[in-house]
Amino acid sequence: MPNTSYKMDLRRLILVLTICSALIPFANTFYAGYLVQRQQLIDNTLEGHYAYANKLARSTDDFLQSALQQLDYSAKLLGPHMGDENYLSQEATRLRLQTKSFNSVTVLDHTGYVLATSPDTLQIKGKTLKSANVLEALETKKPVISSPYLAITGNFIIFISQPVFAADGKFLGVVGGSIYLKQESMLDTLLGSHFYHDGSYVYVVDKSKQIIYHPDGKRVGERIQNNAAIEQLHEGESGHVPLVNSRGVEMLAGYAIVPSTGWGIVAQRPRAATLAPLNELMRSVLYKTLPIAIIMLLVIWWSARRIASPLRQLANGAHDMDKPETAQNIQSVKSWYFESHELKKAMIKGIGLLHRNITKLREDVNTDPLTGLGNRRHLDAAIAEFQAQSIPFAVVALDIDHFKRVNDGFGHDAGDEVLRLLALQMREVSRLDDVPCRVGGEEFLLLLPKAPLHSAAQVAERLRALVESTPLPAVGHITVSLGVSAWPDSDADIKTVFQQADAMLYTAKRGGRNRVAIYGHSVSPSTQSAALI
Ligand SMILES: Nc1nc2c(ncn2[C@@H]2O[C@H](COP(=O)(O)OP(=O)(O)OP(=O)(O)O)[C@@H](O)[C@H]2O)c(=O)[nH]1
Repeated sequence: MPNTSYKMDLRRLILVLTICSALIPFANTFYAGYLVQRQQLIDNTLEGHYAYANKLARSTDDFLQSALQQLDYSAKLLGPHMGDENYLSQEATRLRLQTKSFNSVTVLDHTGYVLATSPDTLQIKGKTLKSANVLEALETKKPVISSPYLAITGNFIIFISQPVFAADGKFLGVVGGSIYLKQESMLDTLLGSHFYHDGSYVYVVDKSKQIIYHPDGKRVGERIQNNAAIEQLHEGESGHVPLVNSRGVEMLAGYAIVPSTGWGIVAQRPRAATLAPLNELMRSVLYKTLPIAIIMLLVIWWSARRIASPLRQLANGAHDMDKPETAQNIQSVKSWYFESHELKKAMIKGIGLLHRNITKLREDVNTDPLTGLGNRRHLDAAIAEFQAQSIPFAVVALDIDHFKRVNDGFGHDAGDEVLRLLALQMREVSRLDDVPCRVGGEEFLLLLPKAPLHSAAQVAERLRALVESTPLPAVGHITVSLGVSAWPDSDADIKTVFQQADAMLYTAKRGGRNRVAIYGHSVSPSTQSAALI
């Protein structure tokens, strides 16, 4: 099992890296593209609306100049006929219908008395007009374009007038055309025809910030406050600005001044309407690029997994280095690129070394270093295994006779050599399954699995005879005494069986040494063990 103390394993790391490497750049590019395009769209709209407001300001100015010229032409015609009511009425009608610049035309004498109107329905003929704007025209005796005002007719109007003079230069009155601000007028033709259906519109304010034209007729006459574009117009500036209008709607506005009147023309469009196509475009880009992004994501994820796969398998192997099957598992890892191949090679080498060391350590722990036979730990393990598997076994306990003399007479090293040779002889007489052990200084035990007592006695005798008959270099002949018992033949208790073997060894020693004593058989001190079997 992988180590769970780490918060992130390779799979999660791959997932996170895949998302980071594929999605973040994609999202970043997408978002950056969106921002750039949005800014571009806003800038273009502002510029466009500014240019548009400018154009309309010029057109409006042209219209007003042309209206003044039309009135001037009429004024010149009217001069000699101011007393001819019929003529005045016909000229007023001609002016209104032919030019289509005005909603109504009025001819006044020098006191403001209405001499003629067109249309006749105005019903102000014969009345004297006293509004400030009319008085201004009469007093200045000059061409006038009035501020918007509520006329006697009940209409909210702009009055454009020219003075009428007699041939001798005497001021006779004025001829004026009215533009009705709350009804369809020339301004609609001029400004309203450019009304966009995408939310763009144009409105016009006079110098006092009062609306004189608006596509929503109800707003004409309203005074505008807290509007960045209007404030700038009031300062005499033209330009463009993003603003929030009086209804709380974000707008992109361009504005320009009509030079002859100081009116301000504002062309604007809701910011949301401007950006709507971009949002739609980005959505469409997203839908179109998303499949490729997903494919990219999967390819990166798949590649990352392929790259990580050998590493993950090697990491799992590293975790179970001590298990015997690990070497084979690591061998089967498909290390398809250089680094993983090198890692795999190093791990296989390391595991080989580790297993050899472990085996060596296990052997060392269970082996007597002098003779290479099993030690007491090895003996205990073998007994436990026999007992667990209910394998009967015989015990041969043996001890070199008068070994002290060997040591004393030939030195300790010679004694060691005797011990090593005896170990070899023990191996010689035993089978592969037998367990020869050195359990003390010169005390040895030989376990014979599945061997009945009499077979063990034969092996013991063979060993005794082999030792006795084999002269050792420098030392000469030595002999051994042996005691034999068997489990569970001799006793059901294993500990007792070993004590019996020891007791038999003691009996053999007491009986004169160089003999085998078998548990349950009497031995005479003078009799050779061979005779006992
Ligand atoms: N060279 C050597 N001698 C050892 C080793 N372990 C024990 N001995 C010696 O073995 C001898 C055992 O002597 P004793 O127990 O008196 O018995 P013995 O001389 O063999 O006489 P019996 O057993 O009565 O026949 C001692 O001299 C120990 O020093 C060892 O590892 N190497």
